[in-house]
Amino acid sequence: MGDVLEAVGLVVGYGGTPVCGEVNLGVARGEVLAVVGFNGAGKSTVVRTLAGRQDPVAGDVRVHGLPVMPDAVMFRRQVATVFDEDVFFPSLTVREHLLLVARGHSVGAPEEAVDAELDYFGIADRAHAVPDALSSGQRRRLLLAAGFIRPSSLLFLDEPEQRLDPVMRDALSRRIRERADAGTTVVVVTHDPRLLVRTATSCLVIDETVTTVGTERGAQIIAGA
Ligand SMILES: Nc1ncnc2c1ncn2[C@@H]1O[C@H](COP(=O)(O)OP(=O)(O)OP(=O)(O)O)[C@@H](O)[C@H]1O
Repeated sequence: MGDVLEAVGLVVGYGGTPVCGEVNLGVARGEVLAVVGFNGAGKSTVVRTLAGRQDPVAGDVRVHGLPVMPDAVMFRRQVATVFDEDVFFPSLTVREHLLLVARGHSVGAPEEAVDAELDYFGIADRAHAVPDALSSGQRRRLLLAAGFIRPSSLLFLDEPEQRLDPVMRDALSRRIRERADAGTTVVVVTHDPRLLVRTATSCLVIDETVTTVGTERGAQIIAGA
């Protein structure tokens, strides 16, 4: 069976100017690829391009063997993203947001799925609050819950540990592993060595030359070693 996500000769950047070296990768079903590098190295640009949020400068990205088609129903059903963006409906509560995502993605027993997700991300006591009334960490938990409540075969997470306390980071690591063990392919940008070691199966280092390393080495790179 082919890779879920493939990039060949991929160059990413802005205005035709690359931000990092050429990316070549293949990520199979159930693998977790961590993406690491220093601030400004190009990690977010790489994952945004892999997820079809921006066009490549050059090269090719394939998801399930097909070109990236971000507007296509099939692509949106398969590919979930949790990026660094607070996108909410200001008048919908936490619970209503999650119900909307669950129903939009035809999740069976959506009410129960929402209850489980609220519990998992520790926001059950804020279920009836609107986004404006949440703390920044709670807003982050809501975005993550929305990313995890829906099915996906490919999940992109950009620094999901941001604004989370250590207990929640550990819960998130377990959640990522659970999804991967169930067959979802995960690409996770992270600055957290613990999250990387607990979740990843391999690691992409973004720099002038992009390399693939093992997870222990990836954690050392994050730690500056
Ligand atoms: N919209 C944009 N237009 C032009 N340049 C951009 C844009 N967004 C990011 N950049 C630049 O592209 C480079 C890579 O940015 P990117 O956000 O991908 O880095 P990163 O590795 O994710 O960084 P961090 O660890 O700080 O999140 C940086 O030099 C950044 O200033």
